[in-house]
Amino acid sequence: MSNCIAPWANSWTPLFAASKNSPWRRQLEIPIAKAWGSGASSERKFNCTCAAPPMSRDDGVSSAVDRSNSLTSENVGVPRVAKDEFDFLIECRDVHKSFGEKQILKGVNFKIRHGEAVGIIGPSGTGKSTVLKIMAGLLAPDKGEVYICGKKRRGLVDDEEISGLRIGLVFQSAALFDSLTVRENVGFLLYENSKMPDNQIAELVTENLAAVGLKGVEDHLPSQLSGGMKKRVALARSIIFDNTKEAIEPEVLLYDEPTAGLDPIASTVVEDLIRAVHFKGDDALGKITSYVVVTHQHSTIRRSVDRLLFLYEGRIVWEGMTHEFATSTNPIVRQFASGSLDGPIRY
Ligand SMILES: Nc1ncnc2c1ncn2[C@@H]1O[C@H](COP(=O)(O)OP(=O)(O)OP(=O)(O)O)[C@@H](O)[C@H]1O
Repeated sequence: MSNCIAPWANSWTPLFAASKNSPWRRQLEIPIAKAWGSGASSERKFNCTCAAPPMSRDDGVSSAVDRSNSLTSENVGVPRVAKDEFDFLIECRDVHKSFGEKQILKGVNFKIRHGEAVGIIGPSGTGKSTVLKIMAGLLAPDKGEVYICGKKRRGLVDDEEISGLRIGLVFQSAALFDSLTVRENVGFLLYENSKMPDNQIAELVTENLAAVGLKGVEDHLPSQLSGGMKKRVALARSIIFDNTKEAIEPEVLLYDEPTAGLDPIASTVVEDLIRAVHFKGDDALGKITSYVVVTHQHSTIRRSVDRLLFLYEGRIVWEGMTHEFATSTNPIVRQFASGSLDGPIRY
């Protein structure tokens, strides 16, 4: 099972979820991703609790694509707020990935810091979803490293590979388990891994569904929901956590095109929910420390993220704050923002 996506994680978070002998897992016939070469210990806990404001990077790109891949935060004059490596929850360093002969990622570098709301944008097929899967530990890079709270990840994510940072992935399709009710889908992790009694989990599920604007759907099957409702159920599933635990680990949520296929108003609902579950104080709906959104939608870029990474031809060719995107002088960004057929991006 090494070096492949865990099919069972073709859903949201259960990346660290169901125990190996779980009847749920057997029932669902979900194979488990095996970590390879993992020296990681389940005892490992990292201190990831420092906070940092969003990082801004000026549009200092003179050529369309910086082939030397010099756009890393260390060398573009970004004010260095981070005090040490633990300021960064996730870091991709020189990540390469190919599928067969096709080289998709050719040296991707970026860091996600505590408290950040980051968007990954770029033309179709450039590898944005692949980057998310690598961050989540569902795919291993061919070359390069992924650091979680300053510690190098070895292999793929496995039940034993609990690092002290929870990483959830919300797939574009919502990817609910068809044969489970909404309640079972949303409470999946807690039914599997927590010591909470079922009635308490059911209450928590109802609370989390209400938080995303859904009421009375607990006994529905996913097939009885609209596309927008499914996305909201997936969101509820991604924000639910065991509130009986004394310490809540920080969580990074990765959203793959969360608003694709939604009408403009449904998109706004989801975009605002993504913001609302970001932990910014006691009034937050959820406890999401940082999040990363892959999107093509301008409204999602505007409403949901503060900082953008532009992926093109296998590398991050531009980084900046969301408000800098529209006024960027980078030819790639300008073409992408305007949707023009003229420019360095060729289809
Ligand atoms: N498991 C896989 N096996 C083979 N090829 C793959 C696999 N996953 C992705 N690819 C290929 O890698 C490339 C990048 O795919 P990816 O889904 O990461 O792009 P993307 O930027 O998210 O695209 P889009 O914006 O269209 O969703 C595509 O050409 C895709 O066909």
